[in-house]
Amino acid sequence: MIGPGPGPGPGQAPALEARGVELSFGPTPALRGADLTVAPGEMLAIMGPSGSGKSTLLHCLAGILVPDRGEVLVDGRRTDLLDETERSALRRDRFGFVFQFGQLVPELTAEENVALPLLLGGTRRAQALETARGWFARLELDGLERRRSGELSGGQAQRVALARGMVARPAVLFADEPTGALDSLTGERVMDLLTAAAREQGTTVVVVTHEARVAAYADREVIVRDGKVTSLGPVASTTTSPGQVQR
Ligand SMILES: Nc1ncnc2c1ncn2[C@@H]1O[C@H](COP(=O)(O)OP(=O)(O)OP(=O)(O)O)[C@@H](O)[C@H]1O
Repeated sequence: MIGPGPGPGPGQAPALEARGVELSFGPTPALRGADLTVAPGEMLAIMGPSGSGKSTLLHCLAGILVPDRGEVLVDGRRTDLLDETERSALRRDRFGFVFQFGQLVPELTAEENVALPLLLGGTRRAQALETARGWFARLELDGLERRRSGELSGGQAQRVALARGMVARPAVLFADEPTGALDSLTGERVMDLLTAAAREQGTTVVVVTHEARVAAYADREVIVRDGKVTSLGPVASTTTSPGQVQR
């Protein structure tokens, strides 16, 4: 039996925890007793075969789905017991998200897309846009502030999505196949920037990926198989920083 994770430091609750999480979609079991612990500030990669339950596990950890059985804890507090309004507030106030296809709002400009989480959190528009603009230079998006998503390349759109995921300084960033729609070089650049932003802000990161080169950025990887966290992969690299990993 392999332990669920590195465990938190003394007196510190894990950032995220799943305990015996089970969830079925109708007759299809997606999670069959998943256990996982993510330490504060850790970057964890979730890998595993297609259909094994990776996205479902991420959605349970993020309070998007509620397990049929088992517990989900954020900072040591049960979130599976919250009602939808409370879970929605938790997602808005504590979490950021990046998905495979960016999912920018096409009617909004890039800067408005980035500002969205701040506006939803009650920040005034002028302030939200100013903070959003601050992300453009650091994600190599200078000059693209007023573009709409249809006028951005895939890599640019994904960096805008990353800025949107990080702009409200979330405690946890959830990324589901964040580079899945990108060519490998563009994907690596997105991962370089994601990793740098998360480390700088002390953000815990959970990234679902089927790409070893993406998992190599993580501090630790776990494998989901048949709805369980069945094994812990080796730490991607113990001697090199993510930017130095040979790929
Ligand atoms: N909304 C849904 N309705 C019905 N079945 C679903 C739904 N979402 C997931 N499933 C099923 O649950 C199981 C786990 O799906 P999940 O998306 O979590 O896997 P995954 O490991 O993320 O797969 P992939 O790598 O292909 O994205 C699969 O059998 C899938 O078909």
